Amino acid sequence: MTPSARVQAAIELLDAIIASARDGGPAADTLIARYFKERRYAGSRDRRAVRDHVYDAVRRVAERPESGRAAMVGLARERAELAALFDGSAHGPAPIVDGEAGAPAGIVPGWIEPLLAAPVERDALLGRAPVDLRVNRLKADPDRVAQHYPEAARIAGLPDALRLPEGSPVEQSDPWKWGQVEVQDAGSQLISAACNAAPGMTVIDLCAGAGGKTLALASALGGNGGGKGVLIAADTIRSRLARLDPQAERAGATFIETLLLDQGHEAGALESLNGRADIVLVDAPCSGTGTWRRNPEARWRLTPARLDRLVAEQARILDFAAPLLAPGGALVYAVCALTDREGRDQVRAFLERHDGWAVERIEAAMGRAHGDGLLLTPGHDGTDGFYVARLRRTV
Ligand SMILES: C[S@@+](CC[C@H](N)C(=O)[O-])C[C@H]1O[C@@H](n2cnc3c(N)ncnc32)[C@H](O)[C@@H]1O
Repeated sequence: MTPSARVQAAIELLDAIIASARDGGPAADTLIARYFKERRYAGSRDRRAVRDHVYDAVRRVAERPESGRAAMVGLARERAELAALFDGSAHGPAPIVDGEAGAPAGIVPGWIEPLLAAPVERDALLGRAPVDLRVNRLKADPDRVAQHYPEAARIAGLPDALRLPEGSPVEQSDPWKWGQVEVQDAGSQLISAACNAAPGMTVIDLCAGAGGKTLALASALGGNGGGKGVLIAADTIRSRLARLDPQAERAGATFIETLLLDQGHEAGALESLNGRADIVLVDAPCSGTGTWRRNPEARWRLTPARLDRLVAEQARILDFAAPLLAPGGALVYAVCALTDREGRDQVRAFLERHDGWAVERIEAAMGRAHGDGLLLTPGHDGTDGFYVARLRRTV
């Protein structure tokens, strides 16, 4: 492909990404993979160049742009070498005309800006993410594993975490192949650690997804030859839970039980567990505003109506989670979101709806106290953004 044809390909892909964001369709990565599957003539350098154009354009624009061309023209207005490729050549984009509007640059969509928690450093929301690893204590010891990654840094307060530079090819390393490490953002690791799971406990990961945090909980229950316990991973999406099985196998965490819930009928399916859990983790569905550095296109998907639906669903999940706890048990609520409605205010509203709960401070070397919980941000902590709170059932 010529350099101009790569720009045109990026424009076409951006059109597809914009439509998909508007209609709730597949993610940008999926669309890019499909695009190249149908265009075998594109070599690996073409694919890399097109992908870079696409993500540079996506990262640059906060609000969903009108068109792929507007997104690329906006980028070209800041890069003369890119503008020169709008040359009207056979497979390239038409020349930029005088006065042609490019999409404006921005980080946070205007409507979300006032909803973000005040301490959040807006400028850092799209920074580059390092590669964080979590050592799986079911199979390995962190000090030993660290020897395989001489470039790794330890992370204060997270003894199982190793931090590698952005783009490190972890999946080619032996510890990864042997199931001794998982790739997991340090913020996610902190949330599992905040559960304080210990051998012998009954733990329910109520919004387990593909089990990123379930595996960390398994490591805490069964690591160091521990006595394990009961660990239930529940979710409403079958395909996500199905992805957990092979990962659990690889990690040696075969004692995890999975439970598929029917949306709207969760309480019935969970009834036999009422009053039995030492820990329930609610890693709730959320706006993902804390993960924009990995999913910059998520900014184009969120709408006020979708945020309202998420906030209502989070409250509903908390309400059917609460009866699962044994007296003295802990409900850990987390979102990878930085809006107060999903974090601080959601927890406060739960405490106002339910008697018999006490807030427990989360002892952590990162994050900042915010309301009844802890706020983690890319700017302050170098992690994805999270809000997490720990509530103890007192009666
Ligand atoms: C933030 S994701 C979980 C990520 C996962 N815990 C991890 O660490 O990889 C939220 C999950 O909640 C699930 N979910 C949504 N509504 C739910 C409900 N009513 N009950 C249980 N899970 C639900 C979604 O399917 C999604 O997998």
